[in-house]
Amino acid sequence: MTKIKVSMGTAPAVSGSPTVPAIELDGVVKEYLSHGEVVQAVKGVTLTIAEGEFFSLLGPSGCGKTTTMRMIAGFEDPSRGRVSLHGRDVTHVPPNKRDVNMVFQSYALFPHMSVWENVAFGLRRKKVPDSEIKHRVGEMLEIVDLVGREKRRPREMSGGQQQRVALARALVNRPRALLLDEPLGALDLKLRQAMQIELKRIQREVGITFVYVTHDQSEALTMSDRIAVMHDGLVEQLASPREIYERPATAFVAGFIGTSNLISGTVDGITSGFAMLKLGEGDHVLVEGDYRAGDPIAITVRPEKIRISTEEPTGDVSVVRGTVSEVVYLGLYNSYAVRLANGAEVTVFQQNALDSTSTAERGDAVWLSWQPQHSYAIGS
Ligand SMILES: Nc1ncnc2c1ncn2[C@@H]1O[C@H](COP(=O)(O)OP(=O)(O)OP(=O)(O)O)[C@@H](O)[C@H]1O
Repeated sequence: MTKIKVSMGTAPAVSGSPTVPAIELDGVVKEYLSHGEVVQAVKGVTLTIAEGEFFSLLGPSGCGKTTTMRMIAGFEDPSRGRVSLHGRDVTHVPPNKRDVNMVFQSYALFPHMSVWENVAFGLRRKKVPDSEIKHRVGEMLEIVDLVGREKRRPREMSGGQQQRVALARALVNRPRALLLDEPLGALDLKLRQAMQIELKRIQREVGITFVYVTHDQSEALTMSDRIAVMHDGLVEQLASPREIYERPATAFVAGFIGTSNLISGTVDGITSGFAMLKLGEGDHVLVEGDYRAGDPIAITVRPEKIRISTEEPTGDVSVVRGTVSEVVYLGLYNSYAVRLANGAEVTVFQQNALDSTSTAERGDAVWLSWQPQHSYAIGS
């Protein structure tokens, strides 16, 4: 496919500066009055999104991500706090004066219009000259890979193609930021995964800020430069996908993103510079950090970081004994459930590599071990 670079409009000098963030939320709160009671959908969100960033708001249903997005777009007025776009306070500026466009899960294409007409619609309304419309629509259709399908009607296209038309229609206006609310929600898994890669490519090509709302963690991990994980109207963690996955800041984030094991207790002592947590006779979990004996501690460890073996491991590793309560074959890897002496269950993923020699079976007594740096201490 041909790659072309498009310029998405010229910005005023001041907001074109790379130091001015694309989007800033400062202590934003949204309250609704519902049956005589005040509901706080968003309880105080402060965050900054850089120009050209692919930024996701991720969280379970009802956590406030759509409300946050609608305040960025201008469809909702914050009850308190401030929204700035490219250095300009837009808290009370209507959506059509905000230089952002929004793409929804329902593509809202005009059914009686061709692909070309759907994409050109906004430009025609703005009375953009025909020659420029031709150029810009052509350019956009190339970016979303729909060249040759200009004459089709939406109903003659797949869900993924329709979503690409919706994207082209939003991008052709050259907004400085694009807001996407679960845009792939209506697609089946395979198409969704293909579109995730497409969306990321398109965003890279047009180089504008994307703010993406999703409840799907793998979607957010795949595409985002940074993710804000929301829970109950607040941002629990804001970091890169890797950081959020590898170093979840709270138990909620650890539980929401992927599979995680949560182990808690009190520090029993310090050994080789690590805090040591004893779960049972002969067990010890090593944690990096500045702790003292008696400190309460909770850590998470990802299933793929744990080794399972029927022999006692050696070296400066966390070691925990247990009994295999379940083995699930998942093709690429096996998932083991291992019950510890204290009753807790730990999940372990072990890759089915060619040289995999693990033969642990249900009922086997096993050793679990992992490197100290894979134990992450978390808040509550
Ligand atoms: N207009 C409204 N009136 C009253 N309550 C509302 C209104 N809009 C949203 N809420 C409430 O605010 C909370 C956050 O809603 P929001 O739609 O932002 O969540 P969400 O994370 O986007 O969820 P979903 O993924 O289900 O869309 C929810 O508890 C919701 O019921």
